[in-house]
Amino acid sequence: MGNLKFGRETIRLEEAQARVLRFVRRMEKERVPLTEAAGRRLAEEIRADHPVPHFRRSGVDGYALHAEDTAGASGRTPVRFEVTETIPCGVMPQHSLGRGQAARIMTGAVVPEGADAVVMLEMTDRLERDERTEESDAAASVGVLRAMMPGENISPIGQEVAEGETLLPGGRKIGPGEAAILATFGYSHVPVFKKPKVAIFSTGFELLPVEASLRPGLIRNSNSYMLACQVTDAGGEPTIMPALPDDPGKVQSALAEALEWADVLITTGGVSVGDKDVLVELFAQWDGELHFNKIEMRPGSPTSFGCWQGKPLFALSGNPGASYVGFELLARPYLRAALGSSDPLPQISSACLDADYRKGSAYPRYVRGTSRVEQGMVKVKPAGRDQSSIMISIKDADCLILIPAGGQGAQAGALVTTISLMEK
Ligand SMILES: Nc1nc2c(c(=O)[nH]1)N[C@H]1C(S)=C(S)[C@@H](COP(=O)(O)OP(=O)(O)OC[C@H]3O[C@@H](n4cnc5c(N)ncnc54)[C@H](O)[C@@H]3O)O[C@H]1N2
Ligand code: MOO
Repeated sequence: MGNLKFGRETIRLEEAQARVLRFVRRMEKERVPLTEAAGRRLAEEIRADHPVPHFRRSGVDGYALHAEDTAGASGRTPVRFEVTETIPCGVMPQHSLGRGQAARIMTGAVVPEGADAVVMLEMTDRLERDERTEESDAAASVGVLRAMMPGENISPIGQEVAEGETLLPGGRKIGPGEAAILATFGYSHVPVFKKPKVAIFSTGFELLPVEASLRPGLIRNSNSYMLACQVTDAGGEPTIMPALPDDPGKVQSALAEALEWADVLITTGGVSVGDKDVLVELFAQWDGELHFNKIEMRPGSPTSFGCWQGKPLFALSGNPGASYVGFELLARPYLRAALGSSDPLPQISSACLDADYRKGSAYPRYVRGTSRVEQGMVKVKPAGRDQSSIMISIKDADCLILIPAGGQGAQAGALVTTISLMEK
């Protein structure tokens, strides 16, 4: 890979993403209680082993009856039915209906044999009469005030889901709709991919622990906490590791130790051309494979990626903006793919740029953006100051705005490509 510090091979972001995805190791499966499955990704396809509903289900509170028997019914000429029974939810009907008979039925209850429609309570004279007890209903009659069509207010077997249908693909993230499906089909425990364990290392003599008081020239380590949030959001299990020392030998042994339990290593800082850029020094002496160390992008051009003992190492830039963007564009797709996603790259769309972006660049820029919808059009503008070293605007970003390479930047009103930062 040539001189590791200078003269690096610069590749396009798309090529870098393709190289990362080539080395994805799919996580193993585990079963977790459904109550703990939110946000996890399914390790198996889910198929319907029964239809939904699995019985003919009433859609309203009313009377089940034979539609043909209601011919000519109206407010002025009600048709009277003998009431056979009351069918609550969860209870099988006792009788099948004969002609001229109706059964009082609740929403969600089993429609009895012989019935092919349910008339709403409001379309009967039942409401107009004195309240009766359920027991007396059995001996009662009801007047129907409207003619019914066969099938009205009945959900047939399999209306919602046919038996054998594929409901959810493997890799699908479990949200409320997926949890409802899993519960419907009896998954008290759900097959999911194990969370990738991600060890997060910072580098740099200037870094203080969060709890330390500020001292001249020193700053608190914010990248590790930012990245831990990103890892959690992407479905991983982050561990913030002690800061790496300046000595490449010690860095190598700290990372090697983490490889024993971690699935993914992430470091921040130390990838540029400074005298103390320890990751660069590590790459010169380790027995892993470096797959790239320079990308045509800003921020994060020195972002590096390699594999060591088959496990990935993302060496992100130390600048907070570069670290954030590097994770989103490279490490998050890796984690998604390891968790079974068939579509791990971020979602691309387009929007109207709402403010001039006057800074040209030799490389495409991925600018932290804030979007809003105005008169049906998505508009985006930079979330704030956008230098790589700026941390404060990361909180306002909901997308990255792609400003193509060139001397001009982009003008307000231009159609720009945006990259979603939402976990899908
Ligand atoms: N002569 C050159 N200098 C630089 C170049 C270059 O090409 N030639 N590239 C610049 C670019 S672009 C970037 S990005 C940075 C990348 O530097 P490193 O990845 O080696 O990161 P550091 O030098 O260690 O730190 C950069 C910056 O970020 C702060 N930092 C680091 N870690 C943390 C952390 N955990 N939490 C908060 N802030 C952190 C650090 O204090 C520095 O200010 O290099 C440019 N220079
Ligand atoms: O490429 Mo540096 O990462 O601009 O910020």
